[in-house]
Amino acid sequence: MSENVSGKRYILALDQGTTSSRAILFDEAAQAVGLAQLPFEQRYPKPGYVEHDAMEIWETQREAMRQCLQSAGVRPDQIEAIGITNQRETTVIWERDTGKPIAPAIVWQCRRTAARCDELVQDGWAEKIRDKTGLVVDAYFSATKAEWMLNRSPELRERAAQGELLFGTVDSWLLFQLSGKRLHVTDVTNASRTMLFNIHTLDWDDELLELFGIPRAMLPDVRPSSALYGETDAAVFGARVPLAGIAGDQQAALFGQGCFQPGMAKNTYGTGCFLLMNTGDRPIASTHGLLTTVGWQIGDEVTYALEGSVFIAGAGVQWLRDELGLIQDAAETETLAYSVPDANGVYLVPAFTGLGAPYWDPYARGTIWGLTRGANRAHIARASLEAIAYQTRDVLDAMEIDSGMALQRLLVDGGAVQNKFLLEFQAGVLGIPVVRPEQFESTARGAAFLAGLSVGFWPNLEHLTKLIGTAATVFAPQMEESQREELYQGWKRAAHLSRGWLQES
Ligand SMILES: Nc1ncnc2c1ncn2[C@@H]1O[C@H](COP(=O)(O)OP(=O)(O)O)[C@@H](O)[C@H]1O
Ligand SMILES: O=P(O)(O)OC[C@H](O)CO
Repeated sequence: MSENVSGKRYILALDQGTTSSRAILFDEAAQAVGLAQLPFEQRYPKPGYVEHDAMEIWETQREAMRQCLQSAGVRPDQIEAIGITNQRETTVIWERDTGKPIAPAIVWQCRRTAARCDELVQDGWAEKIRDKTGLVVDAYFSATKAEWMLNRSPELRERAAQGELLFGTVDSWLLFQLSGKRLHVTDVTNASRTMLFNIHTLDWDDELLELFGIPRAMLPDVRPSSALYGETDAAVFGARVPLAGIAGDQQAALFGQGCFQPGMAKNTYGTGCFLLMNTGDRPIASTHGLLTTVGWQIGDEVTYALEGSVFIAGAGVQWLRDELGLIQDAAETETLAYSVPDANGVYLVPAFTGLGAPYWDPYARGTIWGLTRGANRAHIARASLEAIAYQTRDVLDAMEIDSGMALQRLLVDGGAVQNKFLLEFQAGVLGIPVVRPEQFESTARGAAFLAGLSVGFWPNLEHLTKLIGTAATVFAPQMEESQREELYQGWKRAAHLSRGWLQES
């Protein structure tokens, strides 16, 4: 460890993702100068269920902060502010007094409330929910997850009404712990993923709270994404440091990529894949299966976004590694994909937790189509990467129609963009260049920017744009139009055939 005695100042970003908790330290030039990452357990107690231990989320996040500072030789009191960004929708309910979760966190991918969502649609709620929240009725969002947790006993609902139990997405959960159990706050971007929040009035929606039986007393205060929420508890962090930025990870990536102008978009390839376009101060309602969501709020200014959410992207690669044992590590998919000229007619539809945008089918399940005697593991590995690119094409097509804007290039980031094959194939399937900035820690950088703006560490968006710079690798499309369409039509057929699997008798 090198002892940093210079007194230099930094912003610390906490990036609490679906599969790991990360802490990244940024200097004034917005360079990442320290990083620590700890994975944590994914639990699948039943088919379609996905859970995390909220305590493990907090402990890994705390340890990641400690390791990050230690390896960079930076003291807690050198941190100017902390920004939090997080896996969204994942729902935690905990006791105010003890800070202990009452149950495992229900993860955004979990399908346990799919039947409840069907009921809501049958009861005619879909349009009203879309108008108020910008969301499609789906088990993805927090509302039915929190309802499910409270439904376990009437006593829980009573305690929630008394304010003894608190609801939060992962940002709130971390903020509560970091502040020594003092702050119960979220930001507009995370609130906009709950299906309880009105994205026009920017407040919890009483009609929806009643529908889901969620007492207002258990909900966090909703604040802008860049604001002084409070301070860390010195006993927890080692110093009292301003907690000054919060955004859901996909919105943070949009901000961290510098997509400050309407029409700018990015796609993040992590566990899932999330394409977001800045639509300015106007929420645009989708007619093609996209979501309308809050991009960020700074002061009184709200920026909205259109979003295409794909549930399984890099997680498909993890599945090849962890469940099938087909590869040793994620990077091997690149070598395997290049080792064959094409996927040999194989399509892998990774609908492990149903299909998100633009299909919204909780009953679809994973399938592999087109297997022949000649199909080998390289074809399957390649098909799993190609599926990521096809799903992105699905949402990009929808976005161009909904927004009326044609993308000239796609900015990308996230763990899986290390895969060169994926990005080359992506450019081919979209027919536009794919641009990977030199620093693709956009999610953490977005959270750092929001925190840094709030405490004056960085002055304004123009300054941030300069810090982001233009250094990038550009992947130009190198596929004939006819091949692109032929391959994509095959994907459409495969995705279609995977739908409704659980509903067929
Ligand atoms: N070289 C690679 N090729 C393909 N996928 C990769 C590669 N490296 C990492 N991934 C995938 O990226 C994901 C991790 O990215 P990350 O952005 O950290 O995810 P999250 O924030 O969802 O936890 C994993 O699902 C992993 O399988
Ligand atoms: O943790 P990630 O990067 O997989 O992102 C998850 C999303 O926020 C879910 O909506």
